[in-house]
Amino acid sequence: MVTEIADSGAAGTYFPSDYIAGDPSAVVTDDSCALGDIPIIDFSFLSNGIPETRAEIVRELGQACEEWGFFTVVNHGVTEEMRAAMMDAFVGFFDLAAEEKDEYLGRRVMDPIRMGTSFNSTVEDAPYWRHFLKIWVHPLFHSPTKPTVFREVSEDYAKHTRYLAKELLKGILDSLGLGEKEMEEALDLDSCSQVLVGNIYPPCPNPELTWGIPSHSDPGLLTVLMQNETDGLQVMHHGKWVCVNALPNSFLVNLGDHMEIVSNGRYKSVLHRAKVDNQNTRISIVTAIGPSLDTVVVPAPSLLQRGNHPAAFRGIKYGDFVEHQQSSRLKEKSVLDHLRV
Ligand SMILES: O=C(O)CCC(=O)C(=O)O
Ligand SMILES: [Fe+2]
Repeated sequence: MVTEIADSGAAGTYFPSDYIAGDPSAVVTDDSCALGDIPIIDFSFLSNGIPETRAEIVRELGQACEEWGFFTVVNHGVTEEMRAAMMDAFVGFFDLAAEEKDEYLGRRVMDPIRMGTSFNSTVEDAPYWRHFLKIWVHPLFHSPTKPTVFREVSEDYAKHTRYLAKELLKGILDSLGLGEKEMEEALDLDSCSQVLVGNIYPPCPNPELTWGIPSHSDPGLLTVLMQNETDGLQVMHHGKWVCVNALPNSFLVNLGDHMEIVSNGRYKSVLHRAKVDNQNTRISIVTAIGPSLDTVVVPAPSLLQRGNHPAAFRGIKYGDFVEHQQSSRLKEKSVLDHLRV
């Protein structure tokens, strides 16, 4: 069972039972997190081919991106069965005996399959309460060999969530007034990169002393998240942390740093973090879409021309951005901040 992870150190590293946060910013000092009125996007209206309803959803998407950088997606077309199968496959992986999965432990940050504890334990004073398995699934598809169902399930799940994310991205770029040609030139979505991450946050005896994952933004364009029944995600909204209670069978979507770059700062990546629970194991499955690793994303030229705005960001190869983010301590928007002009 995954709940045994805290005791067994099943992902390869033991958590200290007398956990003391080595990073003072890890301590949960402000837990007064309100429940937010998070925008809800009905995906079926974006993809049903009726221009009027699509235009309405594009407007709603634009508003959600401008106001929150975060929204819930319902009627997304990914079946309950597929979601459950993906959840089971990750749990099956974490439940493997150490010798069946430890080959993925402690690999280099850009390796196609990497398992670990915390975020990047080589640069942290104290671990965050999280085990993860991170897999690059597009343009090249990778999968652990065990459990045997993992390959088929993850290929299917990656394909469906990639379609969902790309359609949402097109809607979002549409809301900025970018035409299809400019979108293609800017982001080359056919060769987009996609990672699939399974996060397991075992019950923590002192949830006030650490985070599952601390405040950060994601590097890519768009992140699509599903979770088990245990909430814990918080997002920053107008300077305050908001607790996210996920609707059943929904996806939670957040904008990443490269959306902030391509939109020249109009749609900001959202800071988020995950709390741990002292009773329940939380599982989240994240799939993040970015440009291809060779692409250098810059603010869209038509946005600069239209508003006569100077570019707010320099470009950098996406692969270099991700490598830098994964090799550093996870701290808010520190990597994106380097690119501000
Ligand atoms: O588990 C969560 O809710 C958030 C995970 C996350 O932010 C990430 O993997 O980047
Ligand atoms: Fe994240």
